[in-house]
Amino acid sequence: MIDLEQLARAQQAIVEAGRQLYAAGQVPATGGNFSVRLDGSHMAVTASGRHKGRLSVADIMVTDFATRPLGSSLKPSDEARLHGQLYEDLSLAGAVLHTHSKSATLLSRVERSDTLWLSGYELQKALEGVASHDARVAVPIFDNTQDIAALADAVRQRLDEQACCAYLIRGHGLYTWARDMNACLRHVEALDFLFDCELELRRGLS
Ligand SMILES: CSC[C@@H](O)[C@@H](O)C(=O)COP(=O)(O)O
Ligand SMILES: [Zn+2]
Repeated sequence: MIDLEQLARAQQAIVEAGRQLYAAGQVPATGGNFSVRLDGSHMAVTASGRHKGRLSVADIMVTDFATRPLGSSLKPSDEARLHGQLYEDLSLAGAVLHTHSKSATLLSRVERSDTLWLSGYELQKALEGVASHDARVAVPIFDNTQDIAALADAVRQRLDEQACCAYLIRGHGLYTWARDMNACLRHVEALDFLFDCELELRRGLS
């Protein structure tokens, strides 16, 4: 049984996150999708095609981690399975945000390898599990695809090998997760700042 008060809190947190992220230029057009874990097999997730800066609670539905809707006729986000996979594999993940910022889109194309490494930045300590500017923070990069089930499998395999709190999809955007929505919003803000720094550094070096 879904706890309805918990669901209402999750819906409100997602609506508010959408407003903030849209105002910050993170989810232009209808890009992006958001979710909050409800229990060991369900999540509150954005319905597909919604403008993320103008969400209402009615745009946030419940599905299981395999993306089957619970009590809703809405269509879940096209990328809902990427959220479900993270909740299945990472018991500490309480919220997942997917954004489409210009920096994430550009940097994931400029970096041709399968990993963006971040190091030497004080702000990387805003990421859960990172305690020093000296740490080497891995952000895996996956090639973009419309085959979301295959992408979820590839993410699962990679996370098995490499601890991280975010990944990029090339030419597409960022996925990040954290224990709750506030920490996840902090991840988006910090990562985007770090992506900007990397882009400027690389511009200076070329
Ligand atoms: C505006 S196209 C972007 C979509 O293809 C997708 O990448 C996206 O982030 C939003 O899809 P959605 O189904 O609304 O969750
Ligand atoms: Zn997307």
